[in-house]
Amino acid sequence: MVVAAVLGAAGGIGQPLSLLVKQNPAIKELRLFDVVPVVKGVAADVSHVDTPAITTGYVKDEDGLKHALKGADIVIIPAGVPRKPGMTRDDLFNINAGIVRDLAQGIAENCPKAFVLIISNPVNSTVPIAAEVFKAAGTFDPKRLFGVTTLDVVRASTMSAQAIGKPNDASQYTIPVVGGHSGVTILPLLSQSKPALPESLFSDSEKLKALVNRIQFGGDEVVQAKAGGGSATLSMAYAGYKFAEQLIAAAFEGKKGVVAPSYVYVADNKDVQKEIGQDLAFFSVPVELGPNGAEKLHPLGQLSSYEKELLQACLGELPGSITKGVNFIQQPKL
Ligand SMILES: NC(=O)C1=CN([C@@H]2O[C@H](COP(=O)(O)OP(=O)(O)OC[C@H]3O[C@@H](n4cnc5c(N)ncnc54)[C@H](O)[C@@H]3O)[C@@H](O)[C@H]2O)C=CC1
Ligand SMILES: O=C([O-])CC(=O)C(=O)O
Repeated sequence: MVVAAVLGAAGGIGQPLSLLVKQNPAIKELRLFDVVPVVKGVAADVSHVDTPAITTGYVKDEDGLKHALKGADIVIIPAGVPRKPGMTRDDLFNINAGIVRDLAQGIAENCPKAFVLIISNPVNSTVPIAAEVFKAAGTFDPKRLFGVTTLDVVRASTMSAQAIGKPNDASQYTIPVVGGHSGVTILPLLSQSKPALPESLFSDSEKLKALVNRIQFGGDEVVQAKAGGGSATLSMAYAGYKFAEQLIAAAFEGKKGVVAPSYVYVADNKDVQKEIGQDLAFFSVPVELGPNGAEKLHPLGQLSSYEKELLQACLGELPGSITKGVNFIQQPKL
């Protein structure tokens, strides 16, 4: 039986995500935290769902973060501001970096062994921020910290199925997406789709490029359609829960062979460094999940020549985003 906490639970992602987590029968307690008082109402609402998890809400004052986190096994973080049209994810850094730092501090103090799933953008920087907070507190366990990139994986399946004229078959295509979670750092490995995507897609370079671009900038599609009303929330709740469910099954229910891409600490993994050709601290790779979290990082495998080009573009941006996050903790501006 598992204790789960959602931080930012009153938000566009937080509410549907909390509902989905409540449906998981392995969860014994579900604690919802936010800075806005309506989170208590969200918790009261979700608590009526007839599943085992006892659901409670906490606000920032009243020591809410401490009570929400004490002894939690899994903490999911969709706290922070979303984009508006014209913004990049990095434009959210100034606000969200401090939010993630403070929540990570709370985790270090109250549930240092929890699995931590970070959704707050820019993921490429917020995950390094959390890692630095945990390092400073002496609680960092690289196997337990995950940047949630599952929405990219979900989009890769949906958009590829549409591109090949089989829109109803999205869930049948499993496509690894590696790298980071922003624009060109998102690297969908379409050549590794299972089952394979048709050869006609790969021989039509314009169509292939358009599909990759759509997956990389899928977030913008939603930001533009919501026209100032935020970014992806419902598909993100679906994706965030999909990853959490996989982790819960592998970590707490003994399920074997669960592999899912996630943005994780790769600094001490020579195989990954060799494959990407750089000493990067974080990269999304297919991760084998188990009782300790990220038990094993799987190789990227064979990339097509086009995917190798995409990898270089990813590497042009990702290291700077990682350094920006690390510096935010190590060299804070006065
Ligand atoms: N990783 C991914 O694939 C995706 C990430 N996101 C990111 O998720 C984040 C949340 O997005 P939305 O739910 O749409 O935003 P939202 O504004 O609807 O909700 C955010 C919630 O966080 C709360 N919050 C703010 N500061 C907090 C703090 N210090 N502690 C706890 N809660 C706090 C707010 O009160 C609000 O309820 C954004 O940064 C967005 O960019 C969004 C979609 C996909
Ligand atoms: O685009 C955004 O800002 C939200 C996000 O990360 C996504 O939808 O992938």
